[in-house]
Amino acid sequence: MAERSFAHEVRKLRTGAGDTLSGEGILAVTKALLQSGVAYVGGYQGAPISHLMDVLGDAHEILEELGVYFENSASEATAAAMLAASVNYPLRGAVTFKSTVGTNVASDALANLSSGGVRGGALVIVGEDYGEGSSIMQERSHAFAMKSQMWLLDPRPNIEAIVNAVEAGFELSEASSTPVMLQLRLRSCHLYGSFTAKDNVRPPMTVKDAVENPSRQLDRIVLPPASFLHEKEKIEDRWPAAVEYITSHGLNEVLGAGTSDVGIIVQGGVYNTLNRAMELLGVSDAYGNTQVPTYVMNVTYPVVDAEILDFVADKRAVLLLEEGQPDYIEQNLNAILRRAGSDVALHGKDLLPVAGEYTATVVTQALHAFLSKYLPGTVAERPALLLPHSDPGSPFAPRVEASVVRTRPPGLCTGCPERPIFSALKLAEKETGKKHHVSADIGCHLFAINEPFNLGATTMGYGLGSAGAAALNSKDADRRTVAVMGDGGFWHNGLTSGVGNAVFNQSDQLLLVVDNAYSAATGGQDVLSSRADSALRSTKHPIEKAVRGIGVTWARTVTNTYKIGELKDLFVKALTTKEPGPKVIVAQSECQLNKQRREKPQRAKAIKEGKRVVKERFGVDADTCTGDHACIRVSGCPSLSIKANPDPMRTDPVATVLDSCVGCGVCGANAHAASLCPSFYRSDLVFNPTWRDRTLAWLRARWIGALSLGVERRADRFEPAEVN
Ligand SMILES: O=C(O)C(=O)Cc1c[nH]c2ccccc12
Repeated sequence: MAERSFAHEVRKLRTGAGDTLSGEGILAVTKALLQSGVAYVGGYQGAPISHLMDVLGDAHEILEELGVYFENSASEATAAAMLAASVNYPLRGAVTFKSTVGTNVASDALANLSSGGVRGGALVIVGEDYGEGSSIMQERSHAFAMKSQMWLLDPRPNIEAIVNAVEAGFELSEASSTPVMLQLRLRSCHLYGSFTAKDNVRPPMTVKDAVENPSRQLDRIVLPPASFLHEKEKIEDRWPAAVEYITSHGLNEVLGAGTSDVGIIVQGGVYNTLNRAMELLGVSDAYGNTQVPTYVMNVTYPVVDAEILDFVADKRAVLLLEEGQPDYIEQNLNAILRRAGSDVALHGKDLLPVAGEYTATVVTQALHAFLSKYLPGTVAERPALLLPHSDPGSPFAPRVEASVVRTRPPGLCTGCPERPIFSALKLAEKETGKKHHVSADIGCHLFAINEPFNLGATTMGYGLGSAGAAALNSKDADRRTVAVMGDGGFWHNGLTSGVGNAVFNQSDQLLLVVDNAYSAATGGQDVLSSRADSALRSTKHPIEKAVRGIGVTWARTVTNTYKIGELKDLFVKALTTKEPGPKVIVAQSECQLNKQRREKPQRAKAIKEGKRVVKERFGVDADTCTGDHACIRVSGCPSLSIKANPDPMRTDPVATVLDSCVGCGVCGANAHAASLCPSFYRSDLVFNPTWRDRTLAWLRARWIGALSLGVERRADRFEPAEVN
C-alpha cells in the first residue's frame, strides 16, 4: 500500500476534450501520456516521482481499458530496458524514475537504447532531485543526456507547459529516432494548475499487436558494424532532425515583450524562480509581464545554435541561469558565440553560484548585479534579501545564537520497527566486546548512521550495502564485517550484486536485511516480499528463500523485531558462528507509518461506531525515573522526551513519553534488554469501555488505593514544607 492513494484523483484522467482538468503535476503528466496514445508505461519509484508511479498504479483500470501495458519495474535499469519495445515497433513508451540515481542505474540500457535509436516515441521522465530537500548526491541528469545523446526537455513549472512537453516529447522522439528525457524538478511534480484536456487516445498499435507480429531490424541492434553506423547517424541524421523539430514547433520560447538590448537565457525549470526574482526587483509581475526579453530553454539539450544567435543578435549582454555544475550550457553558449564571432557579453556562473539550487535568493542577488550593470533604470525595488546578513533588516540576520540551535538530522519514525534492530545490534556489540565495520545502504535504515546508533560508515547505492562490504573481508581478522540492506534495495539489485557476490567470493560478512514489508523510503510501495495480498502484483516471496536459493547456508528470519533481547542473542550468534560464507538475518516487522495509515482510519471508524477499542500507550513513572536518560540514548524515539522533575527535591529532568507514542513498546523493551530501569509502564486506553472494563478499573483503583494507604499515612506525619 503506497503512502498516498490517488484512487479519487485518477477519475479525472477520463476528462474529455475541451474540459478543464485541474490537479497536480504528476496527474497532468499521466493524462498527457494517455492523450498521446502511449502503449506501455513502467518505472521505479523514488522522490520526486514516487507519486507518479502511484498515480499510474491507481489508474490501472483506465490503462487497461485503453490497452496500455503498465509495469512496476524491478529497477530503473529494468524500466529503461523496457523501452526496447519502441526500437522495432511504432509503440510509444514512457518510463519514470528518480534522477540522477535512477539514471545511474539505468545508464547501461539507456546507452544501448540511444545507440540503436527508436521507431516509437520513447520518453524517460526523470524526477530531478537536485537542491534543497534532496536526499541524494548532487549531480545533473544533463550529463546522461549528453553522453548518450538523448534530448533533454526541462519545461517551465507550469501544468500546461508540462502537458505540452509530454506530447511534444513523443513527437520529437519519433521525428529524430531518439529517446527523450523529460526532466521534472521537485517543484514541478507537486505543482498544481489546470489545462484544457484532450480525449485519451487508444494506442494505434498495442503491445498485443506487437507480440503477435514480431519484427526486427538487424541494423538497430547494438553490435558492430551497426554500432559505428549509429554513431554516424546520431550526428548526421538524428541531431539535425531534432533541431528542425524543436525550431519548427517553437518548443523554446521568447518571453518578455520588450526590445531591450539586454536579455536573459534560462532553463525552463528555473523560469518561475527567475520571474519571482524579477518581480522582487520590480522588473516583472507575478504573471511574467516584463520588458526584459527572456529566452526560455524548454529544451536544454541540444542547444539550438541558430536560436541562440538570433536571440543575442541585437543584444549587448545576456545572463544565463543554469542550475548545477558542470556548466555544460554555459560552455556550449560560449562556443556558439565564439564560433559566430559574436561580441555579446555572456554572464552566468560569474554572477551566480557555481553549484547548488538556484533559489529565489541567489537568483535575485545575481539578477540585481546584472541589471544594475546593464539596465540600471529598470530596477525599481530593493528587496531586503539583498542586504548583508549582518544587517538586522536582512531576513537572514541571525536571530538566535548559532550555538543554541540544535541540528535536526533525519531519523527513524515513532514506532519504527528498525529502531529495535539497531538497538539490538548495539547491545550485541556490547556483549561481544567488539565493534564492527557496518556497510550501510539506501533506505530508512540509513538513519542508523545518526545518533543514538552511530552505525554505518558508507552508502554506495541502492541495494549495494553488501557489495560495499566486499573488500572488508579478511581471513585474518578477529571479527566479521556487517552489511545492511533493506527489502527495497534487496530486490532492486542486492540479491545478485550483494548476496550472490558474497556467496561466490565466500565472504564472511553478516548481512542484515531490514524487511519492513515495503519499499518504505520511497513511499511504501509493494515489493516481491510484501506480506499483503496485491491485486496487481505477485507478493509474499520470502527473502530467506531467495538467499538460500542463491547459496546462503546460514540464514535466519526474525518476525518480530520489537523483541530486542531475542534479536540481540541472534546477532551475537551470527557474529560468532564458525559457519563459512555469508550469514544473513532477515529482520521483519511492518513499517509503522504504513501500519498506522492502515489501522488509524479503521480505529477511528470503530470508535465512532461505539465499538470497544484498546490503544496501547507507554509511559515513564516519574517517581522511579532516575533522570539518567539511558533509555533515550539506546532508542532515539521521537516520542521519548524529557520533562521537568515533579519531585522538588530532584533537579534532573525525567524521561517522558509524548502523545505521538504508537505503543510499539521499544522503549520499555530496550530498558529491559539493557537492564536499564523499571520505570516504563504500559497503559491501555480503552475507548467505549464495557461494564466489565469499568468494574475492573474500579477494582484496580481501590486495590492500588489500599496498597498506598500506608505511604499516605506516613506522609501525613510530616509537616508540608512551606513553598513560596
Ligand atoms: O526515493 C529516494 O529518495 C531514493 O533515494 C530511493 C531510490 C530509488 N531508486 C534509486 C536508485 C538509486 C539510489 C536510490 C534510489
